[in-house]
Amino acid sequence: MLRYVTTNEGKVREAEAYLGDEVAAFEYDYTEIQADSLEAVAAQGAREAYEHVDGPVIVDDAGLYLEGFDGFPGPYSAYVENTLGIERVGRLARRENARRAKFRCVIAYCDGEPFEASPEPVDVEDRRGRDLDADDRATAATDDTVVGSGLPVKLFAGAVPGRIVEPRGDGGFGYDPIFEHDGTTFAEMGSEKKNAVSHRGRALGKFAEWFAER
Ligand SMILES: O=P(O)(O)OP(=O)(O)OP(=O)(O)OC[C@H]1O[C@@H](n2cnc3c(O)ncnc32)[C@H](O)[C@@H]1O
Repeated sequence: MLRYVTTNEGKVREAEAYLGDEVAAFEYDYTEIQADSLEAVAAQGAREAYEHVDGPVIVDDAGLYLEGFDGFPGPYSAYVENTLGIERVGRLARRENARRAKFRCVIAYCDGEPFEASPEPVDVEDRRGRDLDADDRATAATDDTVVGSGLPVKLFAGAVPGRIVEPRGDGGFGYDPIFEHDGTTFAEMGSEKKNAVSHRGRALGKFAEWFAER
């Protein structure tokens, strides 16, 4: 049985659409290392979760990247949500006219086994998302195996562009009320609509396709 390891119920609600009968949500608070990339955090989390669960796992690390703030808060999004709060982040971005943003999500899969060798080593550093236009390229480069230190991990990334607005909507979770995509905030969409365009939906879609073909 594959386990989707998270403490975040909002993520589980969204992921359910992609997780068939072979996947179950599993609540475990793996250590989030301090790193400048979601890839590094997710890979390390997947290794630890795999050891804890003693079976195949995926973990999901996500963050909000403000283009005008050089990708802040990025991998530190949870810390910033818990300290500043999303309303102040939103006010700061609007006041500084730094509204362009994106969400990124990295899914890391680990089952303790090696994968087919990757054609090129993956650089897991410096994915702060400064250049939204380069995002597809960065995402393509991310969809790979990180061997790094420890157990091999397979990564799947997704990103979605948007802009920061005054909070609207009461669905979703986290930064959703201040993140607008195509005129609608993520908190104004149901899970289904959000999944169709979101960072998590894209990453999980890629994972599900790969997993089904294994
Ligand atoms: O690590 P787990 O246990 O999965 O749960 P978490 O809530 O700590 O998850 P992350 O580290 O991935 O989340 C980083 C921050 O980004 C926020 N976040 C993640 N995905 C989001 C989404 O789809 N919409 C809005 N905010 C999101 C979330 O609320 C956190 O403040």
